[in-house]
Amino acid sequence: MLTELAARARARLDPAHWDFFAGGAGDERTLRANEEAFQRLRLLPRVLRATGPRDLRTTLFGTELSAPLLVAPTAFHRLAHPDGELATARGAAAAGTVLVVSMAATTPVEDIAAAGGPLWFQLYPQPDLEFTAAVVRRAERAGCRALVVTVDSPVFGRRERDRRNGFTDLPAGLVCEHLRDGTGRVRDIVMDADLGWERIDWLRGVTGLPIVLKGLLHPADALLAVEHGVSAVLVSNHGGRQLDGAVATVDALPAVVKAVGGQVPVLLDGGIRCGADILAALALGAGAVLVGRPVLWGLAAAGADGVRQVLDLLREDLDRALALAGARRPADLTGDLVAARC
Ligand SMILES: Cc1cc2nc3c(=O)[nH]c(=O)nc-3n(C[C@H](O)[C@H](O)[C@H](O)COP(=O)(O)O)c2cc1C
Ligand SMILES: CCCCCCC(=O)C(=O)O
Repeated sequence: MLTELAARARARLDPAHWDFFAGGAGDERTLRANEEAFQRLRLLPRVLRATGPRDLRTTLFGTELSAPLLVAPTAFHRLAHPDGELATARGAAAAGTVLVVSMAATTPVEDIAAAGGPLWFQLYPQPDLEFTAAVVRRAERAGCRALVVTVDSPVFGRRERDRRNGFTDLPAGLVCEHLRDGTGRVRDIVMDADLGWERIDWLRGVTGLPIVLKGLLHPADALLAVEHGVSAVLVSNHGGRQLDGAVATVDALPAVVKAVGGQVPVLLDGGIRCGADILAALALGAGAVLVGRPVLWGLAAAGADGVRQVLDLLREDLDRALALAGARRPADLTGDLVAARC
């Protein structure tokens, strides 16, 4: 079903835009590794113990989600569908989950908020602190419930497909709406190589929103993140779009979970394509997962309905996988259910 939606998306999209969404950095080793790592896992289900109704609901920062599944921040939704991020927000709301709005969204967060579903906001901290603080205040005023700070992008990953296609700019009429300054001018986004831990401390002073640090893979960084007072860490390699050769996220997860030791939730994204992938991530200690590309395929194929279809499908597939593994709730999932890697 997801494969079919991806094919429909591909048929609808300009090939250069398909490549932007589907592609990764370098030789795309990490892009492939994310999915392959899940495919290598084998589950060891329990039987005769998960009687009674199942319940996938999960609460994060006071927001109840229909399942431990959120929409990862991705750029430029109006390249995928004319309704862009509005459609994504409607689909996510209908599926009962959070959309993480990208700093590189092509729709203003105030308009996205009108869809009514819960939102978090993803930030690329900019060297201009005043501008960064203004973007954070915008997200707060629009009702975003958490700030996801992306820290895996001191420089932009080398995207060979985009270079080949000459894809450097958005088409006329589309801009990154959160890069407008007070005068209406749209700034260039800066991937800031000077971003350090002191900026996370500074951000904690700027906002009372929970901060989720996105783009960690090393357990030592996860521990530092906790020491710097973040509210959650998101194990991510940016869907294989930054450091090609970086470890697959599900392979990095257990050491991060161990280092964090339950002090804050550990989230994961990268390569989630079915319920068994979500189940494995939860069993290995993730509190919830985020999906990027599958949502883009739903959006490109069928707008808000397509986004909802993808999220419903993943939730239903997780529900089935839970039953088959002998669990009723995400909290029942434990590491012993992941038997081996082949
Ligand atoms: C087309 C595209 C655009 C993305 N844009 C952003 C972004 O603006 N900010 C960000 O933090 N991550 C961005 N990401 C990374 C995603 O948030 C997420 O880490 C990744 O897509 C997860 O992998 P998956 O696509 O295999 O689910 C983007 C990913 C894709 C595929
Ligand atoms: C010029 C805007 C750059 C947006 C970056 C989006 C992103 O994170 C990605 O992976 O692509």
